[in-house]
Amino acid sequence: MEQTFIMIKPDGVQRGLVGDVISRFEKKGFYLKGLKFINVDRPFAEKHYEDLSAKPFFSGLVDYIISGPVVAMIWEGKNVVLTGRKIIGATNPAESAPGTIRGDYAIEIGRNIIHGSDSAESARKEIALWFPDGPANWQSSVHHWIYE
Ligand SMILES: Nc1ncnc2c1ncn2[C@@H]1O[C@H](COP(=O)(O)OP(=O)(O)OP(=O)(O)O)[C@@H](O)[C@H]1O
Repeated sequence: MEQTFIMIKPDGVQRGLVGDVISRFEKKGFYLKGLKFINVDRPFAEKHYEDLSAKPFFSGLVDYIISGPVVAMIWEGKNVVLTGRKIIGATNPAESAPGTIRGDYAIEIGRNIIHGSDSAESARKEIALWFPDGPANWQSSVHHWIYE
């Protein structure tokens, strides 16, 4: 089944939103397949955001991501990449719909609480970077109550 990489950024951790974010993905029916609470260093954050290295906000973005611990996760389920992005909401919280994580809890684009892979290919790359040992191996016992 499809997997995505989700990261609660330092502001989400500082503001006590870890439980809420995890709860939203769990209640939807997605399966947690990896979880780490870690501080990343500058080279690692630069690697994660390498596609944005030419952007004017790149160094501020890297400073933000290394400013405190983050929660890195692998979530699994049908269409989890796209649906995960919908649960998270638009990149700029000013445009995120109420009911989404950013729409409910964030105001500024540079403090938007959470990251989610934007495609299945990015998800594979990001999971390989953050979880070199791969996902946890377990199967949910309620699978048939979620999927036909
Ligand atoms: N104009 C900007 N000013 C400051 N920070 C920005 C700006 N645009 C994007 N960012 C930051 O860079 C991150 C990555 O930008 P990107 O365009 O990849 O958006 P995204 O895919 O929605 O976000 P993420 O990759 O964090 O899920 C954003 O989540 C945000 O934290």
